[in-house]
Amino acid sequence: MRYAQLVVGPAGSGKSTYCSTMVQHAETENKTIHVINLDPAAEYFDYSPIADIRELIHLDDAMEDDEMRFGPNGGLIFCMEYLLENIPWLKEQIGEDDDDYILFDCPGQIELFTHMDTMKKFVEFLKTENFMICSVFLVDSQFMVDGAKFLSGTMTALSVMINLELPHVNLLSKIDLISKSSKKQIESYLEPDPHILLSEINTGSRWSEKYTKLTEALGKIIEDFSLVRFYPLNIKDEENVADIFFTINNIIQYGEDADVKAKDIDLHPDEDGEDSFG
Ligand SMILES: Nc1nc2c(ncn2[C@@H]2O[C@H](COP(=O)(O)OP(=O)(O)OP(=O)(O)O)[C@@H](O)[C@H]2O)c(=O)[nH]1
Ligand SMILES: [Mg+2]
Repeated sequence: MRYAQLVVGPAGSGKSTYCSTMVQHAETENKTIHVINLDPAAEYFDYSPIADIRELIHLDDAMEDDEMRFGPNGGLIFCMEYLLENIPWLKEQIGEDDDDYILFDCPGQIELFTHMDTMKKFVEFLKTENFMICSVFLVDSQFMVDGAKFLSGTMTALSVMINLELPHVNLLSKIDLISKSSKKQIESYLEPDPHILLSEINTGSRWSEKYTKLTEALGKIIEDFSLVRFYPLNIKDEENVADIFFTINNIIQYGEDADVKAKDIDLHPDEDGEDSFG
């Protein structure tokens, strides 16, 4: 088995920073994780990737092509499709080592994940390569400080989750930038109670009166999919980073083999394991 996190989220939500943070944190636990950059327009990140889509195709290649005449958005989608067509390239970069753990730093164009099937095909490829995968969806907590925005962010998270059909973790990034009072507000959203959200949104304006039913229906969806839960991510809080790493590792069953192996070593062969339940 191999292990992967598909790190997704809107532009600027902190995906690349999250990848660097995880690599550094894993080192403190004596674990090695790798990062692959899948963003053909990436300008800056401070990890050293083991593979980089820009070596295969750069966004500028797609945009500068006289025949195709792509803008940045169409260009990016073209690049991702180009990657799929050239999957042997990636396969070679990834290699075949068992137990490898790779973070895929994805582009921030969210429609690639909410309704297009490009990334879904990519996920299928990873599955055939024996990867246990978790999608990690980041949203900037600064954009989640009122009910309406939270509802919108939640719907995006839900779309990604349903489209990718993967075990899924939502993170509220950049918590270190949030003021104390906003932090309280955000805490009430971490395991969102749709009724509280709705009462917040439904107060006052004529617009909200008109759309009460719609908002209620959305709230019901969120409740029914009680899977929508957010974890705060504070990259400056080592304990918080460790918790998130641990949670995701449990989901993809990383480290479980190691535990089993450790237990298999019988330290007291004479006692015949009788103490196990003592
Ligand atoms: N204070 C703080 N800044 C952060 C955090 N995460 C990201 N940033 C900053 O936010 C900006 C965007 O972060 P990136 O990690 O590049 O975000 P991204 O999602 O990879 O962005 P794109 O690849 O452009 O979609 C950078 O200036 C980061 O330094 C965080 O947890 N705390
Ligand atoms: Mg990035």
